[in-house]
Amino acid sequence: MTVTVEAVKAALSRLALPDGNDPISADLIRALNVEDGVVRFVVEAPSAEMAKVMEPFRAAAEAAVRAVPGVRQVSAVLTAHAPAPKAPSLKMGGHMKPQETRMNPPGVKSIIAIGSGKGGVGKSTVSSNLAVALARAGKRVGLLDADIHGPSQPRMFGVTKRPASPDGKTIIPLVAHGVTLMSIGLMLPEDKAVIWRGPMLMGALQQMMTQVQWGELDVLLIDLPPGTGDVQLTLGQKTDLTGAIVVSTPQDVAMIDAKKALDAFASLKVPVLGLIENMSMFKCPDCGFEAHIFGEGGVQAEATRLGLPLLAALPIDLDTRLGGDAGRPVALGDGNMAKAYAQLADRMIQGGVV
Ligand SMILES: Nc1ncnc2c1ncn2[C@@H]1O[C@H](COP(=O)(O)OP(=O)(O)OP(=O)(O)O)[C@@H](O)[C@H]1O
Repeated sequence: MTVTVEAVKAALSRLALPDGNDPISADLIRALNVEDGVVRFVVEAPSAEMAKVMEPFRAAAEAAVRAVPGVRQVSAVLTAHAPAPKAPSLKMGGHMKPQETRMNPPGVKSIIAIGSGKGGVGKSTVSSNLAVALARAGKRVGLLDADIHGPSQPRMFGVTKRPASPDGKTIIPLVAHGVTLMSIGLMLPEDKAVIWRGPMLMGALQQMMTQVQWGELDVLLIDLPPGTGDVQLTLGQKTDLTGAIVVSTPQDVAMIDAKKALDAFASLKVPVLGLIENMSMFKCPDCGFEAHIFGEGGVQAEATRLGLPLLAALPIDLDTRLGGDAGRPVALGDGNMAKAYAQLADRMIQGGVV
């Protein structure tokens, strides 16, 4: 039985809040997502104080949705309608300022967005390593971690310092491994889940693009959140993107989502520069046997179908994972993966996009 958003909303609207209202009309339910019987949503408490006493309500909401026929799994997260998190005397988030709706950072020659349909396919890993490889090739590289809900670049670059803001307006980015780096994750405690509403998120993105002192850059890479949400839409509409790269694993489910990301870029008229297949296979370090753990050929087939280049096929590699966790991207070294990323960087430079 197919579960619909309406059925879930109807179940939630039968719950009563202490003031007699129901959570749907009181607008407490956010980010409601229903997919194959799996329901996820956020209960947004009006204040941090209220959030402390709303756990029983969250549990009741979860139970009510679990009782909807066809629901297999429910996950409800309780969050407070947080005030805009404070950067060093800077107010992050907030609505976009209409007078400044273009978001092109001055002094940046090329802006390339790196997206994926599905989470966890290695988009951030590819972005960090490509940034390092381009920097090693002599390019002036910036990397913006726009994955506001799951920023990982600070960890991948081993930076924990907060960016300074001497005048409370501009933000001085950090530099790590030759890359100028900015992430919303650098402005917030690492363990803080950021659940922002669309307009606040867009305000933060605008600040990241226009208030960060990126300086003169040959290329700014943007590590997008997975999927096709507000960030992609805003960047596609308000930034002159040179192009986008889509990362996918060969797995069918990843490729199905990657196609959606490709469609979204097409409808935003953002040129797709190519696809990158990550975790394409695993080569046994002892016997050399190649196992296609996530399947084979799917990304290449899609690239061919769309007439796009497959820019790289990167294997599952232990050093890649260890380097990411240790804050030293594998592209800094001189092993096979560093060579693969150097080739990718070179291909982009030869192609004239950087
Ligand atoms: N080629 C690879 N070989 C081994 N491990 C990898 C590889 N690529 C990525 N990983 C590991 O997979 C995990 C997920 O990667 P990553 O965070 O880059 O994915 P993502 O698509 O950016 O995810 P998110 O949706 O959270 O943004 C990380 O632990 C990373 O180190």
